[in-house]
Amino acid sequence: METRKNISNLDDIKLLVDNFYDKVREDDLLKAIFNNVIQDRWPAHLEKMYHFWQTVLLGEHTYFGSPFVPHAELPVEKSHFDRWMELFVETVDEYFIGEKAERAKWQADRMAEMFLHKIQYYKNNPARPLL
Ligand code: HEM
Repeated sequence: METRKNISNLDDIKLLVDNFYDKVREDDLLKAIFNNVIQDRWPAHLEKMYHFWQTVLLGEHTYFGSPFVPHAELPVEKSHFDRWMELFVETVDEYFIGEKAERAKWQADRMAEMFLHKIQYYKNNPARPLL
C-alpha cells in the first residue's frame, strides 16, 4: 500500500526539512561546509528553512530573505550541488508524492542551478560587486 502523502501543511514541511538536513549533516561531502557556517545555530537554520518551503509550496508567506546571499562565498562546486539535489530528491520521494512533491524537487533544482551559475560567475568576475 502507498503510504506516502501529499505535502499539504506545515507539519509536512517540517518532516521534509528535518529529514533532509539529517541526511546533510551525515553526508561526508556536505556536512563540514554546513557546520562551518551554521555551527550551533541549526535550530534557527531549520526554522528558516521551514519558512522558506512553507512560502514556496504552501503559499503562506512567512519567509522574507535573500536566499542566495549566504551561498555567495561558500567553497562549493557542481559536485556539492549534485549531492545536495540527490539527498533532497531522495528525501522528498521517501515521504511524499503528488504535485507539491514534484514542485519541491523542480524548485530546488532550479535554485541549485542558479546558485551554481552565480557562484561560478562571481568567481570568474571578481571585480563585480556581489549580489
Ligand atoms: C551545496 C549546496 C548548498 C550548501 C552547501 C548550502 C549551504 C547553506 C548555508 C551554509 C546556509 C546559511 C545558514 C545560516 O547561516 O543560517 C544556507 C542557507 C539557505 N539555503 Fe542553502 N545551501 C546549498 C544549497 C541550497 C539550495 C539548492 C537551496 C534551494 C532551495 C538552498 C536554500 C537556502 C535558503 C533559502 C537559505 C536561507 C537564506 C537566508 O538566510 O534567508 N540552499 N545554505
